Amino acid sequence: MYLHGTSKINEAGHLEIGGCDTVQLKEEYGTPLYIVDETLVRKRAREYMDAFRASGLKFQVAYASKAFSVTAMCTLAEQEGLSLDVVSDGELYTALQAGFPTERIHFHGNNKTPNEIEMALDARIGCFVVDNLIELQMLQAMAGEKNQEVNILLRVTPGVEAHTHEYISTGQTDSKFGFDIGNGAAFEAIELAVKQPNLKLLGLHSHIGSQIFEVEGFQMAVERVAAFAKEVKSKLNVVFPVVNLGGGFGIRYFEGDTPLQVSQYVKAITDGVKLHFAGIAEELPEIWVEPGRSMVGEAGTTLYTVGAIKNIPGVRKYVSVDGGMTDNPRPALYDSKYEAMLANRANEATEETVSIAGKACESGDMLIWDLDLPQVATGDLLAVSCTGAYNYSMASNYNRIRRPAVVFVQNGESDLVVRRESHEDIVRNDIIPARMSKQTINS
Ligand SMILES: Cc1ncc(COP(=O)(O)O)c(C=O)c1O
Ligand SMILES: N[C@@H](CCCC[NH3+])C(=O)O
Repeated sequence: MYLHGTSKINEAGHLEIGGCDTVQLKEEYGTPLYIVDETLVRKRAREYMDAFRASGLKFQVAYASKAFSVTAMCTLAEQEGLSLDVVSDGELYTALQAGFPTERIHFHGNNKTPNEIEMALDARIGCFVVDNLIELQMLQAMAGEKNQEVNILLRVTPGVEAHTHEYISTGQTDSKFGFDIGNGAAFEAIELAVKQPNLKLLGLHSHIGSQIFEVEGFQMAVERVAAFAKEVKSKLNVVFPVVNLGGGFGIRYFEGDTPLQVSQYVKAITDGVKLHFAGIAEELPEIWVEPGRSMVGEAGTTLYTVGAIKNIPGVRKYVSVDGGMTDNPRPALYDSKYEAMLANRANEATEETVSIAGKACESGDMLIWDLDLPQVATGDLLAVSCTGAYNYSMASNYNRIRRPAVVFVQNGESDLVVRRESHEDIVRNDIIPARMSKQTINS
């Protein structure tokens, strides 16, 4: 398993993260356990901030909290000077609970409900990324009623789509997100948006995909968005002070994944903006980006305890752990590949090939197929790396399995940032209707 950030193997032969021995973390917090290498998250945040500072342009780095939204993470983001991208009332509530500066919150989503818009208006968030005309009208009406002026970006589809390793140019009419530039929808939306008395159109937003390993897609997107901004300037005399290029910067989950340095992605974007936006307005636009996965993904490790082991001679050995698709649905959903090691015997040579199964009642609940490990025994600790993004945030209670705890580790200290769910949590919202308690089988 590749050792990210502060992960290392200590003298006891145990995996250590943030100076904390994972065997001790298990003793203290139990398993499954999400462990977040706080030092690595802060390092990534600083890499983004430093790379943008080096460009000399104005910018905001909005952490896409969908990747991992908990109050401690919002606080960390604030401390590092990041802005925050939220896509639901739940993510917004989390940010508000953390006391995140509301003017640095950007609200996304293709179907914001009236309640969500109300909540965000009342919180005076910094910007709405408007996705469609229904939202535009609703936002104007609600902002008008409250007599507020609201900043908006319009989400456009620039006709560039990243399929992880390659880019395709598409009309992109077939997307649930945003206004298509190619078919004229984006232009019409701008014409309408600039007429809204309570909405202030700051600019355009584009997001081309996720887990991207090259700069070409971002360069193409900047070029197309700039060409469109130029058209808007010449036809409507509207200029945009902001351009948002979304997230999607890749990370290393598995050997063969070849992400670039944060600074390389940022340089491609800032250079692209300098090149293509030059002369459209007096000043170059402020650049916003929305990294999620790359901020937290590599910093996360999930610790499991090995339970049942089933060997099918000549077929395979299933090693079951005390979590699975409920804490990491990505292998089941996307066929995602992960690396893992025995955290309590991290120095030992590999001896067998096993497949790691989760505990949910679902044949598809497999975390890793064909993993080389030392001879595994019940009670061993399995660490799966790179689980910081879209794991906790996509976890479920399927089979009424309780969601794990999350700890932040750094400099030999561990802090619980999310408690393990309790049995009470599992039934907290359940209600037995009063009429049922009166009924007997015979009545
Ligand atoms: C609009 C938008 N911004 C940002 C992100 C974050 O993407 P990533 O986690 O790949 O950086 C996403 C998710 O793909 C997104 O849809
Ligand atoms: N949830 C996805 C990424 C979705 C990105 C959000 N637009 C993943 O785990 O990779």
